[in-house]
Amino acid sequence: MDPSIFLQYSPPTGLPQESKLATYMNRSASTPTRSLNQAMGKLSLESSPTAAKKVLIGEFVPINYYSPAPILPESPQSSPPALALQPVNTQVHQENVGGTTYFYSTSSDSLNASALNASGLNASGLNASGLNASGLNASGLNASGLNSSGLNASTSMDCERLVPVAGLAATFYTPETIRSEIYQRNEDVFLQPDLQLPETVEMYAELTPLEALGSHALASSYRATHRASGDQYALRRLHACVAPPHAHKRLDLWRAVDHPNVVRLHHAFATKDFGDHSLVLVYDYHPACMTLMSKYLSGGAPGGGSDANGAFHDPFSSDPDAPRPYTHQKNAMLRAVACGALLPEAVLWSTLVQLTAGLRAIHAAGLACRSLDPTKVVMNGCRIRIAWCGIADAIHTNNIDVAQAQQEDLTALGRLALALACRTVHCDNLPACMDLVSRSYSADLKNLILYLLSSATRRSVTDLMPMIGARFYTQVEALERRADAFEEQLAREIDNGRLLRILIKMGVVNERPELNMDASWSETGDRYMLKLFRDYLFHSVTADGRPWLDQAHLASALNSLDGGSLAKVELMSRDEQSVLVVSYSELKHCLEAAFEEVMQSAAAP
Ligand SMILES: Nc1ncnc2c1ncn2[C@@H]1O[C@H](COP(=O)(O)OP(=O)(O)OP(=O)(O)O)[C@@H](O)[C@H]1O
Repeated sequence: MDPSIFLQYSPPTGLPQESKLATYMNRSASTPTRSLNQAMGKLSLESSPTAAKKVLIGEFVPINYYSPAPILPESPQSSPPALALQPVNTQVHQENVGGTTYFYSTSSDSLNASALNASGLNASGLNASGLNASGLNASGLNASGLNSSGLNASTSMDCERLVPVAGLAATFYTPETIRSEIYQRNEDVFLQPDLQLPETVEMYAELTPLEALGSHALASSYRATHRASGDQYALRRLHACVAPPHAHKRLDLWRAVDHPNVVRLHHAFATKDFGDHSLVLVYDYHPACMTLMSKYLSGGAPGGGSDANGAFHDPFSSDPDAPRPYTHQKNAMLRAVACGALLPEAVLWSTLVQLTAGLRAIHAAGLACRSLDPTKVVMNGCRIRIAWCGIADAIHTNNIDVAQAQQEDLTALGRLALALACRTVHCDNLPACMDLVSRSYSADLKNLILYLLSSATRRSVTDLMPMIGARFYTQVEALERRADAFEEQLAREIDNGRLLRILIKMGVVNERPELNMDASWSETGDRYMLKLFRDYLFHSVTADGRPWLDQAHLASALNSLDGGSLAKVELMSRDEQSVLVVSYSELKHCLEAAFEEVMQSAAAP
């Protein structure tokens, strides 16, 4: 909007004193008009209901990762009749309709804006480049007029096109499933360093034990913070351990293994900081990890009740407090089938695909895992990783036969698969376990486990690929869906910081009790427009006086303000005696100028 229209405009006669419009009309600052493209480029909005399609991702198999809020029909309250477009004048003028005074400001910019509207950019100033038009419409900001009842003014002006749509507010927020997954990881922040531990160990501080049950004599695990970078790492301390002379060569090989299904080793060092000769291996830290043991097998056998993690109590557990077996292992497994305790086959395949991928990388590097068991495989979210790799190479002096160790890895993988399939670590009764597998799962899974457990033939991890077959694609598809859902959320959230900044500016300026000893500062001049805009945003009411709330409307208006859109908005004074029609571009200028004033005042000595 051309600012000159306000400069040439003299305060109208008959302007209600209490409206304080005069102070705004008298302001001397000019309103810089940003190029539309520049403004549009900065805009964004939550995705549309059409974009809020069903996203199918999940922990292992495609599931409904989140359900978008149902799109409800527009409520009569939030669906105003479309307002007719008015011909655009090139002069400011004042009009009194039914006791309400309207102030029109029109200019060539207005014409441009109308032209843009006509060419597909809607009047909210949010176009496909930043927010996409469908997003706006979807968010309830479509081509209808401003809700006159919502603003308690009967008007037929072409202001902005905001139609709140009930039920869409939920699409503005991160789905609960994603939120809780992220929160769960962030909860690790609350782990407290153990004050009994050394304050620093080499370059690491804030040592926090990772084991729930406390460490034992042989090894301990900690989360630690690197003192220089602030990054977190998982430390595995091997008590009273001195690395053999050539261990570092094999550890260097381990350091080179960089795979999404293997927890990466960074380096190892010897230290006396714990009061003994300890060897510490430093790994990537992955928040909110659980071992496969604690997730699926803790307590071990199926047939018992599930704990909070979904694990089942083992009636054969050596723990004297564990529920006792009612008959024998086979019956326990059969009962597990009956009560639905077995894991879905898709979960087993997902785990196997990830573990074979990690194992393949390890074997390809000329290494062997040598510790593949449920307590050394960790998972967070849908990701499975082989943890604490290289420890066997760090402590064993003897030259190991890598090929033989790799064969043992495959056998260990077979045992792990069998344990997960039967939901017990006690799989000594192989015929009974395989019987359960063949009756509960596909022949492919049974054959894979048999292949892994058959030590008669020389096996290779690469031979597993044909056995996994098309299930590999299922895993890839699930991961891609998950990635899509996260990307979609990221796109939605990426501009939240921008909206927060503009809200902060409004909060600093609106209702400020005084500035530089001026008690009326926030009520006069440019600030008065901002006050009316704040009312328009947050305090609009319906015709019968109820609050009119529409978050799509709020987001759109804030985006328009931030982008300095040329679209217009009508602001009504609190006494309802006057209405001012003003562009977001002008409001933005008001906000910037007022905030700058506060900043300068704050910086003054
Ligand atoms: N890289 C990692 N990042 C984050 N947490 C991890 C990592 N590796 C393991 N953990 C977690 O640390 C905890 C302790 O692991 P650890 O292997 O010490 O368990 P444990 O059952 O006590 O085994 P052990 O008896 O061999 O010490 C587990 O909950 C595991 O999920």
